[in-house]
Amino acid sequence: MSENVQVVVRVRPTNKKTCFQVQSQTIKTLEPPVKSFNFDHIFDESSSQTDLQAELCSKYVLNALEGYNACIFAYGQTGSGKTYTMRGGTANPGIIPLICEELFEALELDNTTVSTVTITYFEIYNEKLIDLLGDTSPRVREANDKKTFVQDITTFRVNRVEEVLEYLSVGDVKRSVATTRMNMESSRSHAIFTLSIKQKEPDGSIRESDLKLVDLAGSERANATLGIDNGRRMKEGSNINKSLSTLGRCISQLAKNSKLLIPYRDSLLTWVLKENLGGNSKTCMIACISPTDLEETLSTLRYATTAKDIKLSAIMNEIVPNVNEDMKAAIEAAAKSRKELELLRAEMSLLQSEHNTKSEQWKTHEKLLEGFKHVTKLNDFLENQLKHEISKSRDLQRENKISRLDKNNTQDALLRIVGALFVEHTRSPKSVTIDNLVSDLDDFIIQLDNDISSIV
Ligand SMILES: Nc1ncnc2c1ncn2[C@@H]1O[C@H](COP(=O)(O)OP(=O)(O)OP(=O)(O)O)[C@@H](O)[C@H]1O
Repeated sequence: MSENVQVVVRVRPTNKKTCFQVQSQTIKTLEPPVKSFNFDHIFDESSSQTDLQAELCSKYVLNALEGYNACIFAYGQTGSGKTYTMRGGTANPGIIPLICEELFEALELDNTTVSTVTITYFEIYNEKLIDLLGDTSPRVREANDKKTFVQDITTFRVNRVEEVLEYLSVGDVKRSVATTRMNMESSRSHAIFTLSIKQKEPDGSIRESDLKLVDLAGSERANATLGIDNGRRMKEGSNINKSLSTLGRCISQLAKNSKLLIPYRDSLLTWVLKENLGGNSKTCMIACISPTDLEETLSTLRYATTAKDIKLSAIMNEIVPNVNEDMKAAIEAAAKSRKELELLRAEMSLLQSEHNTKSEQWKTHEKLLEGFKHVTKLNDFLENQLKHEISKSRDLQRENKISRLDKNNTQDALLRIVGALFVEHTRSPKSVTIDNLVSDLDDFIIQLDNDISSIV
């Protein structure tokens, strides 16, 4: 089912004059001409990291645990609070550490699933991919199914939140930051932290998901970023702006559901985030704003408004081994059982007219016994197939349907039929109620037909 990108706004606190006013899910300019924007959620100036945790972290952890790829990215002008929102500090951790904390808490509570969590952390700096946790030279590749992935990147398996925090600190030290006019510690790169979660259920099914947490470099006017080493800042700024404008073009074409080729390849950032922007992912954009700057903020709010129209089609990445094959075998076996019963019924009808002599009565017994053994064997096979299927099926509804087609159903009915025949014969050989038996078998065949059609 398709679902739109979730777009939320976070307002950075300020002690300067603000140009915007927040009312519930609406933010508008204070001065005329009044411009107003609506979003899924607005975290106003007084919002804490815990507010973001409550609204976003649990939801995206749950998505990932259910097997959906997910992505949260922070967008906004330089100094608007993206790094604060995504990373935070030791005393006020942001979305990345809070999500890791929630993820490991959830995994610890689940003692039936075997889970593996791995992480990667890289940055895109001047259109180059840099491994923040190692010295590899990662590259973005396109798989046969057209999805992109990062190859040759250092990956660590993690078991506890503390381990993740250590790796994050190592990566943060390596990340490209600089002092600009707008921000003492301005991120000069897009940083992408990925949690890959693999969960194996006792029934053999496997769920896999990637949760990407992205702190984008700031959108900015060239002169806003100047400070020390202006030549270098200009080059960084132009690369940042190039990738953010490509992101903008992708967002606007995706939002229009354009039939044109989406220009993912025009920047490394959009190429890496291809699936999260327009494919198999549940994605959230956090538009960070510094409400003192009217024009920059309006530009961010317009950008974010466009993103609201993007439709994504996340699918649960789950592999349930061979269920269909086993199901097919079980249904085939049930159909075979049914055929045998029909033959048996036909033979009984034939004998019905000849049951006067003693030897023919015994022939009836023998035929029935032979048929019973045969059908029992088939039903044993059927039962095994179904048990196998049930043990692998996590779908209770289907389990209920299958359980109706079990051995008791078939064997008990047959035992009843054959037992009744013996009793009748022993008591009075002449009063064999073959008519009743044939009608019992008819009912039984109808029951089997219904059972088969209920699970197909
Ligand atoms: N919600 C907030 N509460 C308190 N302080 C904040 C908040 N948001 C941002 N800050 C502070 O504002 C400053 C700039 O924030 P931050 O570095 O997160 O901006 P940024 O958008 O990542 O900038 P850049 O794009 O230049 O990297 C930092 O000192 C940060 O601690």
